[in-house]
Amino acid sequence: MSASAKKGLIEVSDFCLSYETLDGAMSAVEDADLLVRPGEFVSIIGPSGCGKSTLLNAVAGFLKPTRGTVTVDGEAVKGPGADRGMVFQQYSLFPWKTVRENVEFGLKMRGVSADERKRSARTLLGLAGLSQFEDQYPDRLSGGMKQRVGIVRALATGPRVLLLDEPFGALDAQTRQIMQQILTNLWERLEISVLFVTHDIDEAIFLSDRIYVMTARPGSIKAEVTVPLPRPRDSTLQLSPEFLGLRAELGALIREESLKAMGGELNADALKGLAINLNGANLSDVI
Ligand SMILES: Nc1ncnc2c1ncn2[C@@H]1O[C@H](COP(=O)(O)OP(=O)(O)OP(=O)(O)O)[C@@H](O)[C@H]1O
Repeated sequence: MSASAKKGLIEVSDFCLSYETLDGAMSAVEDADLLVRPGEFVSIIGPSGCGKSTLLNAVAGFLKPTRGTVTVDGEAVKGPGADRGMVFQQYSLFPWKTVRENVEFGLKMRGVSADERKRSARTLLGLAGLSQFEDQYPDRLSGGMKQRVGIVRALATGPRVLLLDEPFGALDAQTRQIMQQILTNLWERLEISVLFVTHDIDEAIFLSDRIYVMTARPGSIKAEVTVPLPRPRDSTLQLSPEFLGLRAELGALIREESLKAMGGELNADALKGLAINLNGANLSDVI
């Protein structure tokens, strides 16, 4: 397939979103601009509470911007739609449905015939290594398997864009790495765009073509970092000087914002104070 056949141009411009709280309007994201080109894999990282999920939920159509615009392939996002698949950290599978029924659900809602649903679900489950589990119920599956079902379910309706909010946050490191490979493989084959929210710098580098770093709340875009690492990527990449250089660069950007997010309680000087000289006394003697 040619590059022009790739789908899913996401454009977020001049984006502001405030939540109404008991203390009045609270600005979560301010003046954020973001672009995901068709077929691109882009991550958003930033300190806790900076508005990553808010931005992603607005692209998904669950939240409306207070100001600014969100478009997918030039069309304004007015609500959730089958052109955008969403994966949450919580697996949110229907426990009373089998794996295949979970995957088929969105297609059933859209009136797709039983045969066609089964064929699509089986193809996607195969790509995620879940063929043998299609008749199992979610409570019989490990966390990694549940999340694979979650991803496959989000892909079943043929979205142009896949949105993922900390999808591997609850998984152990080994499972996480395998999930990253599976996601990359699905993304490459389906040629859709991905917008991925994570706390994990290594995960963002491993997966992405580009990474947006957000400032502390109210979040805006602090930096945009291109990941020029060749694909296919495997775990040995994490030892390369290029990977380590990007990790250091992103780590410094996030650390600066995380300190700000702590509301001035901690800054670089205060952290030095943690190693304060007690003139040989024990800490317990002076407090
Ligand atoms: N429904 C809501 N009402 C009021 N405030 C909210 C609401 N949802 C989120 N917030 C606040 O908006 C800010 C941004 O939240 P958001 O969840 O988008 O951040 P985040 O970067 O995804 O956080 P985390 O990394 O901790 O998941 C936070 O301060 C959060 O407490």
